[in-house]
Amino acid sequence: MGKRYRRGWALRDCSFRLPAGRVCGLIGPNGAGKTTLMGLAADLLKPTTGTVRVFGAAPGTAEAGLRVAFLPQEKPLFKRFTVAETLRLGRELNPRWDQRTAERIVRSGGVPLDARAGALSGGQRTRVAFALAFGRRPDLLLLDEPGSGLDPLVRRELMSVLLAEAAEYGTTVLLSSHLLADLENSCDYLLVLAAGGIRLAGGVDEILTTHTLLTGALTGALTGTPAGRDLPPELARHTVVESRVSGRQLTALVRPDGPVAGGWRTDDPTLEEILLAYFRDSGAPPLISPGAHVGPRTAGDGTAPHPPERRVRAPGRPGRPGRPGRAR
Ligand SMILES: Nc1ncnc2c1ncn2[C@@H]1O[C@H](COP(=O)(O)OP(=O)(O)OP(=O)(O)O)[C@@H](O)[C@H]1O
Repeated sequence: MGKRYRRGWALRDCSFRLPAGRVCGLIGPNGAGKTTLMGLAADLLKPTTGTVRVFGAAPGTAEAGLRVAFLPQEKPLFKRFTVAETLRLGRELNPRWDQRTAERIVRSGGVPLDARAGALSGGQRTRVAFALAFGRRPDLLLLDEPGSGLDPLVRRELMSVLLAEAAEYGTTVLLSSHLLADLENSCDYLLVLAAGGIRLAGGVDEILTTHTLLTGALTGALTGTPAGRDLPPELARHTVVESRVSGRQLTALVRPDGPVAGGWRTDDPTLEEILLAYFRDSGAPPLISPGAHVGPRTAGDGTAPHPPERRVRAPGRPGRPGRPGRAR
């Protein structure tokens, strides 16, 4: 799928699948195409090439319209409406409306129901916009930088609301943010967009276990790689995502293809180290995990509408099952 604006391509050859039931973080540099991607899924934009499907339906169809809610960056609300009137409008426009959930989200932040939307603070407006989005009881919730402009406490609280609601209803969430810590604490799936293409797509645990950080002294001759970097020959069989030489010391983030020969020290990279490496678009081949590949669905690939095993992580408790702690 691709999207071209007048000045050029925003997304190109962008093929991936987001498995249902995941809370997915969408990251990428400014202008990478994150908002465009969400606009396509929300039917605000049409792809220039290829197709977009939401639970198998085209975004413009009535079915997809009922199942998708989009919370844009600017959190548009009618300024003259009170909070109660805003929720009433939500109820009248949406057959799946859940008044209890919407009111719970508003009340938990102490937002007065009789206050006009135009008189709310940025955080309160975001909370009402969250309530409107969740009140629709969507199966897919698209959130474009939901935490921007919020203080850390409100941001954390709203992320907890988001995770609790998503876990309770099995909502699939696609959430863009520039705050890697927020994503690390709340998402169990990640998409990295850079230069209009997918660089990384997969489950957080899978992404962590696929990468290793190597450090060591350079002793022998170096070999040129297709990406133009000079590396020790024993690393040639592995996928080197990014490497840095400082004096005679090499540090490389790799996707090892089997055991790494030589006296390299191996450490577990942090999620942030991995994401930033893909973010910088180092020229390494993208990593699209099998569950994110576009193709026919297969039993057990995690793409069923409500997978039996929910993997939403509790806020503030990132885990790394199956791997020992970092060595340094
Ligand atoms: N309405 C538009 N008309 C023309 N070009 C656009 C339009 N919207 C976005 N673009 C261009 O498409 C590219 C992707 O923009 P997009 O807003 O999707 O990126 P983003 O990843 O959301 O960026 P940011 O992190 O800054 O919000 C950019 O080069 C941008 O200039």
